[in-house]
Amino acid sequence: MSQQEKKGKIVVISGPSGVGKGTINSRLFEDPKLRLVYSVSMTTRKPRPGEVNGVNYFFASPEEFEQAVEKNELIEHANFIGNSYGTPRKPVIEQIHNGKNVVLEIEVEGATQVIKKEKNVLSIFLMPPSFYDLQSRIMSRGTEPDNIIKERLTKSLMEIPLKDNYQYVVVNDTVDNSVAKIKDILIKERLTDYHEISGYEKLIKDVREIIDKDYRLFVEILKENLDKLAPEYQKAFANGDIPASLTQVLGEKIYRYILEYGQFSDLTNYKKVQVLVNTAILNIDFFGVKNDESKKF
Ligand SMILES: Nc1nc2c(ncn2[C@@H]2O[C@H](COP(=O)(O)OP(=O)(O)O)[C@@H](O)[C@H]2O)c(=O)[nH]1
Ligand SMILES: Nc1ncnc2c1ncn2[C@@H]1O[C@H](COP(=O)(O)OP(=O)(O)O)[C@@H](O)[C@H]1O
Repeated sequence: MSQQEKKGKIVVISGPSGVGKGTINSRLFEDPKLRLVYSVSMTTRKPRPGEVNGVNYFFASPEEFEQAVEKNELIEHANFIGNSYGTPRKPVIEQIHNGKNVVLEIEVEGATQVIKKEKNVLSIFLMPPSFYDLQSRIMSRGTEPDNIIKERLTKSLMEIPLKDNYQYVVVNDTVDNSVAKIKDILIKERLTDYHEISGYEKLIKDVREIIDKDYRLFVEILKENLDKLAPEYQKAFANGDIPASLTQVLGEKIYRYILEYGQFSDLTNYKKVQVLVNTAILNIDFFGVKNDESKKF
C-alpha cells in the first residue's frame, strides 16, 4: 500500500498545563517523516503574546463557539478553567484521509470523548517528572496570572490519575528524551515513513534472548500450570508458545515502564533490560493470588 493510501491516525496528546505539550509537539513537527499535522483547536481563551489566530488556535467568542457546537462542527469540546476548547472535525477527517497523523493536543475530558467514540486513535499522556517541576515550568512560562496558575495546578491533580486511560504514558523529564520516546511509539505503531525497526522491536528481541538463555525452567513451570494461571495469563499463553507469549507480556510491561520512568536509551541497553526482565518476572502475579479473597489478610 503506498504511503499516501495508508490512512493516518488521530494522535491524542494530553497532559497537565505546563508539562511541555507545546514544546514537545513543536520538536516532533520538525521531522516530516513522522507525517504529523497539528489540529488547530477553537477556543474562547484570549490569545497569549505571540499566539496567532488560525495557527495556535481559532480564537472565538463564546457565541461563535456555541454556534460551532450546535452545528456539530466539533469532534469534541470541553470547558477548561473557565474557557471552552474544541476540535473542528472537518480538517481532522481530511488530513487522516490524506495519510497524515493529526495531533490533537487536548485536555483529559475531550480526550476521553475522542478515545471512546473515534476509531484509529493513538493516545499519549505526558507526565511531569514531579509536581515541583510542573509548578516551576508553568511559572517560568509566565503566561498566566498566579491565581490561574494555582487553578491549573489544582486541575492537574485531577487529570494525572487518569493517565492510565491512555495507551502510552511518557515522562517529559528532558525534551530530547520524551521526543525520542514519542517518535519510537509512532514508529512502533507503523505511522511514519521510517523503515528502521523501533526501539520496542529491539527490546523484544533482547527479552526473547534473555528468556531463552535464563528462563527455560520458568517457561516449563508456566507450561505445566497453565490451568492454574490467572485468566489474563491463560489467555496470553493460550497459543501454546510460552516463550513467545512471555516475551510479549514482559516486553509490553518493560516498554511502558521505560516510557514512563526511564531513558529512551534503556530500550537498547541489554544489561538494563536484563535487570528489568528479572524484576518484572518476580513482580507479575501470574497465578492471580492477589485477587484471591482467601489469601487476603
Ligand atoms: N478538549 C479540548 N482541550 C483542548 C483543546 N485545545 C487545547 N486544549 C487543552 O486545553 C488546556 C488548556 O490549553 P491552553 O490554555 O493552551 O494551556 P496550556 O495547556 O498551558 O498550553 C490544555 O490541556 C490543552 O491541551 C481542544 O480542542 N479540546
Ligand atoms: N522537559 C522540560 N524540561 C524543562 N522545561 C520544559 C520541558 N518541557 C517544556 N518545558 C518548559 O515548560 C514550560 C511549559 O511548556 P509548554 O510546552 O508550554 O507546556 P504545555 O503546552 O503542556 O502547557 C515552557 O516554558 C517550556 O519551555
